[in-house]
Amino acid sequence: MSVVLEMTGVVRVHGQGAGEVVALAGVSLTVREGELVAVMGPSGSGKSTLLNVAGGLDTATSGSVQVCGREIAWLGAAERAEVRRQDVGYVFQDLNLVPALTAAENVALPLELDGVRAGVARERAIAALVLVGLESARDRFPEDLSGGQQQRVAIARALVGRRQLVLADEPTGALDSVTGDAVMRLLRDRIDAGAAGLLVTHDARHAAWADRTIHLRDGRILRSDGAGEPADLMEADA
Ligand SMILES: Nc1ncnc2c1ncn2[C@@H]1O[C@H](COP(=O)(O)OP(=O)(O)OP(=O)(O)O)[C@@H](O)[C@H]1O
Repeated sequence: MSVVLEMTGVVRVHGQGAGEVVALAGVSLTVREGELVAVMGPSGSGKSTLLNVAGGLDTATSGSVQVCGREIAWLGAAERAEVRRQDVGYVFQDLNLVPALTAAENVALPLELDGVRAGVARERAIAALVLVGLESARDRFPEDLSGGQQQRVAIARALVGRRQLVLADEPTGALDSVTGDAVMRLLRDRIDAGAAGLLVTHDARHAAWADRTIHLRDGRILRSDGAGEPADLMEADA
């Protein structure tokens, strides 16, 4: 299975001087096609920073981050944005749906930004909405959808196209357990179809959908459970 995400010795320091915070203190992690890795750890341990750096929304202070074989740390802002759009799908805590766009338009947006013609983008967006069981809501605006429906629109947007890397930060949020399980099923299906994923969660039941779990503490991987990947190292202790 090919490697989709390869992080090596990644350090991320926020702020400067007295206000400096080391959010990631040397994280190495390999995620392959077909693999979903759960990321757990207390508040402030670096989970969101890990996701943001993995997906090129934030840059590492040092270390290497490769997505589909491309070193994103070395890319300029425009090329990094291209990798984000083409290869990375995100599902965040705050769903970031655009209120003025319908469900289908929200899902089509990353494709259109990437130059896919509007008609084709809409077709693919609707196909993704069918997958999440929301075809009938395609022309509705976010404010007319329930929380669970909005979550599924966000998932459809993350999974549309051929994204190789799916990054999910508490994707089930405040959903009831039935809807939450449906969202996890969708994520798992997408991974099984050949993507790689990182899933930040506080919920051990959701982590159970992953192939392995890494535990972060103070910006380091404390331990990795499940089908062990020897490359998930604690840099400081290695
Ligand atoms: N933009 C920023 N500027 C300064 N410090 C930051 C910034 N982003 C994160 N931090 C700090 O980096 C550390 C790691 O934060 P991060 O959000 O990655 O943790 P987390 O594990 O996702 O926490 P939570 O579970 O509460 O979301 C924290 O100490 C946080 O305060």
